[in-house]
Amino acid sequence: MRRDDASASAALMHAVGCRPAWLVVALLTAGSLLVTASGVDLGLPAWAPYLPLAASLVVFGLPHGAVDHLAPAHAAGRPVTLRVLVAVGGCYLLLGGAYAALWFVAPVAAAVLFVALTWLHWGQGDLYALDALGGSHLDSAGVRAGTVLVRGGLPMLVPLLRYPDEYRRVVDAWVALFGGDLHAGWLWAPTTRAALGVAFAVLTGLVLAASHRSGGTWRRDAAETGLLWAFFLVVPPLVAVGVYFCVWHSLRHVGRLAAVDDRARGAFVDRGTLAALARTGWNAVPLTAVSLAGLGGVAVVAGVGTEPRVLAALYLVVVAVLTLPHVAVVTWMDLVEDAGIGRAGGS
Ligand SMILES: CC1=C(/C=C/C(C)=C/C=C/C(C)=C/C=O)C(C)(C)CCC1
Ligand SMILES: [Fe+2]
Repeated sequence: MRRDDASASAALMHAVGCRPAWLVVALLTAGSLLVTASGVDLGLPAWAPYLPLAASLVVFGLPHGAVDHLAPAHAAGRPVTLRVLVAVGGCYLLLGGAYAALWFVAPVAAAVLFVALTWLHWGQGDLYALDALGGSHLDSAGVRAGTVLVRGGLPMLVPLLRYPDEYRRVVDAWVALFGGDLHAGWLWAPTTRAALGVAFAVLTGLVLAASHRSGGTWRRDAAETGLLWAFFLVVPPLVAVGVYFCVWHSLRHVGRLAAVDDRARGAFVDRGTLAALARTGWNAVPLTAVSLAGLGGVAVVAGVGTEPRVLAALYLVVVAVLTLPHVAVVTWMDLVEDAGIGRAGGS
C-alpha cells in the first residue's frame, strides 16, 4: 500500500470505525452504571432490548456484508469482473447452503459454530482495524492470534459471565426454531463461568503484556480492550451485542471497504467522511435490499411467531448462514492485503 493510501486508510478507520463507536460504547457503559447505581427503573417495554438488533438490519450491520461481491476485487486492486462476481456468488451458495443444512440436521452444533465463527470474525475485524491505525505493537503471530482471541471473546464470552440466563435464552431460541433443545447445563453454572472469566482475564492480561513490549499504539489497544470489558459486563447482552454489531464491527469494516475502494477513498480525501460513507453505502444498497427481501420471505415461509425473541432468532440464524461465506471473503481480503494473523510482517 502506498504511503498516502496508508494514511488515508488510517484516517478513515479513525473517523468511521473508531470515534463513533468509542462515543456510543462509552456513553452506554456510563449510562448503565448510572442506572444500576441509582436503582432507577427505566420501565422500558419488553421489546426495547431488541431495538439495536432490529436497527442492524439497515444501520451498518446487514449492509456491511452486502459489499462482499465488490470488496475482494477492490482489496486486490483489480477490476470487478464477471468471474469475481460468480466466484463470490458461488462461495455464498456453497458455504451458506451447507451451513443452512447444518442448522436443520444438527442445530446445537450449528449454534456453537455460530458463536465460534463470530468470535473469530469479530476478532479478525479488530485486528485489521488495529493494523490500519498503525498498530506496530502487533508484530508477532502469537500476539496477533492472541489479539483475535481477546477481541472476539469480548462480545462472545464476557456477556455470558454476567448474564447467563439472557445468553441462554438467545441461544435456546435459535435451536428451538429447528425443534432442538440446548442442554449444556454445566456451561451456565457459576463455577464454569468463574473459571472462564478468570481464564479470559488472564489471557487478556498476557496478550496486552506481550504486545506492550513492542510499544507503538499499545495504549489505544489497551484502552479499547478495557472499555469493551466494561461495556459487556454492565450493558445487558442483547443491547450490548446489537450495538457492538452496528457501530463497532460493522463500521470498522465499512471503514476498510471505503479505504480499499479508490472512489470512496478519493471522496474521503476530497470531501470528507460523509462523502466516503455515501459512496460505500451506495455499493451496499442492492444486496442489502435482496437480503431484506430474502429475510422477509424466510419469515413468511417458516411461519414462525411474531414475538421479538423468535423474530430475532430467525434473523440471527439468517445472519449466521451469511456469515460463513462473509468470513471466507474477508479472510481472502486479509490474504491479498497481507493482513490477518499470518501477516508477513509478523512472525
Ligand atoms: C445476540 C446475542 C448473542 C449472539 C450474537 C451473535 C452470534 C451475533 C453474530 C453476528 C454476526 C456474525 C454478524 C456479522 O458480522 C449472544 C452472544 C449469543 C448472547 C447475547 C445476545
Ligand atoms: Fe463482518
